[in-house]
Amino acid sequence: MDGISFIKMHGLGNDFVIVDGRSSPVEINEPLAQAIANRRTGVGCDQLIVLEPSSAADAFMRIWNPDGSESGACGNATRCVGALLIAGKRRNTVTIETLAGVLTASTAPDGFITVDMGEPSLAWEQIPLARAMDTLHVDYRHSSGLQDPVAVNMGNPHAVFFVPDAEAVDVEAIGPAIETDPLFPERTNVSFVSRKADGSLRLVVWERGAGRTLACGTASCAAVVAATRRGLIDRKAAIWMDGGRLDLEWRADDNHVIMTGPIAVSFSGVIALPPRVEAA
Ligand SMILES: N[C@H](CCC[C@H](N)C(=O)O)C(=O)O
Repeated sequence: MDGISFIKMHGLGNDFVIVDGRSSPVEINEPLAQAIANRRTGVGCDQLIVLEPSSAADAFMRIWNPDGSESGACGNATRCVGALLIAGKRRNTVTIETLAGVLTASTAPDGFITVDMGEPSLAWEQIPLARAMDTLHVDYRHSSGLQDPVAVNMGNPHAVFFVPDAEAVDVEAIGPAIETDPLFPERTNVSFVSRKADGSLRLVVWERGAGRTLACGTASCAAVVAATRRGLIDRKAAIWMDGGRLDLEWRADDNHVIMTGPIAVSFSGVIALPPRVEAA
């Protein structure tokens, strides 16, 4: 039986099927990505991650959403892949190339992994938005009354709404309309953020091409950038999501966003491929 070997990992419940195609290429297309990510008939995951050879880093990481679309960035998966490469290369720091550039992952205390997610992109055409506007106050209002998000690109587009209580937002009802609004030509990930009494941030996320997830690394990066730009925090914050906490810093000296948090291995296996049926 032909099959594709994989390892299942997650970062705070944001889960991934990871396939290592560095030594022998693994051909993935949109329908196969959808099939693998399907939680009823496939292995099930928030993103399918395929490692490929890279001339610029220890590996190239290709990111597929369950709807078959590709993403330029995936923070929690970058931590998981970083842990795999660190173990495999017996180094404390590794590099991972993505569509959005080369990222660095390194070991942190308590078995956590730190990823340098690079610089945010803040200009309207970098998000991208459909027309010129100030990304600190995006000209958008949902029928629910939610409005005035901050737009940030971390290798993928994010719309960050600041609300009184992130846990009170009906994410499933509101997320899809914002994700697919024509203002976002490449669609967008959607975050709802509120400040907690201790100064940390509570984040609930509706992911582009994936829906509500337990955690989202790039959304956490976008939240710390957006909250700093709005004067709500001063570049550093703990971000609490449904699946747990990430520690974020938008460094002033080099403008890079640094994310630290846990990773976990769930299981490994083989994805069976349908038998080749030759037409009679
Ligand atoms: N879960 C990922 C984000 C996936 C982003 C993807 N939904 C898209 O941009 O299309 C993370 O930890 O950053």
